Amino acid sequence: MRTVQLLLFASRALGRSNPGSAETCGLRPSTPFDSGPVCFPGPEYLSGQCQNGGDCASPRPHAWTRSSPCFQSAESEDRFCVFTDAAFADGRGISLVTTAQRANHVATAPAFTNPELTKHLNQDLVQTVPARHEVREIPGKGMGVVATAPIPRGALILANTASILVDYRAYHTLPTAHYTDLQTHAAAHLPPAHRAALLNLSSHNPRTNPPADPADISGILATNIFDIDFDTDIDIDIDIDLDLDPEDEEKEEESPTFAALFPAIARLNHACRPNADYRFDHAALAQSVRAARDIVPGEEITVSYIDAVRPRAARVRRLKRGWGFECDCALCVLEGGRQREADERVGLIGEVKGVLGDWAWHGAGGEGTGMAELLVGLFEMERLWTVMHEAYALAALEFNAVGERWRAVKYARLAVEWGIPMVGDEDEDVEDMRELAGDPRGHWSWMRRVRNRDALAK
Ligand SMILES: C[S@@+](CC[C@H](N)C(=O)[O-])C[C@H]1O[C@@H](n2cnc3c(N)ncnc32)[C@H](O)[C@@H]1O
Repeated sequence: MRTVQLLLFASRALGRSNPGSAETCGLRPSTPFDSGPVCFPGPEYLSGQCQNGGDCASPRPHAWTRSSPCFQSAESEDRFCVFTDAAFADGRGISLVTTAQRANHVATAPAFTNPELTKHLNQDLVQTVPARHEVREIPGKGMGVVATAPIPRGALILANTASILVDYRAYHTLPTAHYTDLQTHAAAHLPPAHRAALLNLSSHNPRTNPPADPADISGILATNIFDIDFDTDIDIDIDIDLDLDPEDEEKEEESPTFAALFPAIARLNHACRPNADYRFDHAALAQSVRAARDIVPGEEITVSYIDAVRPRAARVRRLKRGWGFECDCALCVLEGGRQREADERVGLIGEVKGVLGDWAWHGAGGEGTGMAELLVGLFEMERLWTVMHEAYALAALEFNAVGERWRAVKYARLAVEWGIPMVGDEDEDVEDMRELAGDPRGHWSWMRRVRNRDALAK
């Protein structure tokens, strides 16, 4: 269900030897924060001779306001530049590090054509509605976000349009110096207040303020960037090594296309059992954060940086490696027997999900429904509020699969109620649960296990 996840850029493999060739599409700025020439859509683009081997006429070039030096990877035809639209989202601005073709494709998103979509969305720089939270120093964590008023489950807490979008192919195919140069220009081209907010974010690297060293921009991005599985229909053939922890299987499956920075959301600290979750809206190019349960004033608002349904040792290792801190959230500091219990529950969750997800299984003798109720109980015990809808959905399917209609409807309704704030009204699993709740007998899962049993008996 998840489409986005915080991802570590800091794990970038060092010492690669893929020399790139610097190309400028005009005069090169003399300092990192100097203005670059306006060169996109450039003459080659307008004349239809794109460098990317793509179709120059479609999508139509967007009127990007700025550009920068471009770099071509020795490994591919791709030429990466910075594309900035300073007018985006009511003058907040956005910068992309990508190819001309992909930049122009991204610019077909409704966020560029319908200003209503992003109006008042970003409340960090221009505040038009009273906030129910504030950014504060949190002992041992740097800055963080704390509730200043009650926030009910499902309420929108924060939203940001993307400030910087970085193409994974640039990250994986350009030499570090060129990639860093592009990142620096991407930040430098944003309007001043936006740029200042971004440069004020935390970084793994020790830095001066304002940062003068381009490496600091990389540090800021490495610490704060989210991974976006961008919904794009242009052909993306990326064969990348994400340099992952062997336990990060979900990453290998997702092959994200862009990494994105959302400065206000980047202030949220991690907890393994967070009280909020984030999701990306492709139309608005915006990330939003909603309360996963009721939050009381004074409580820190947290999200999980990782898939937290795994044992403590794996979580601790991943957080240390990715974000450089020792996890001391409530779950990570459980003592002795309780820690062991929590790890065992996490193991059991994986096991039960595996069995229930197998639609060839017959689940005779109430075994499937028993496991489904166990799963809901385990999610509650583990306080997995951000993903409760997943447990409810599996339970709904299981009860429907043995013809227990009313219990199926109950869990489907719960899945919809908990799913909407976390994954959105239009999410396909939410939609599936809505269909099940409305017409259990007409749903694909109806009597599915019973049919398996009948088939076995023949
Ligand atoms: C995305 S930033 C979060 C906001 C950051 N604390 C700030 O001051 O802007 C990620 C960084 O915050 C810190 N951090 C986040 N969650 C933490 C936690 N649970 N415990 C300690 N440090 C944490 C780490 O330094 C991490 O690299």
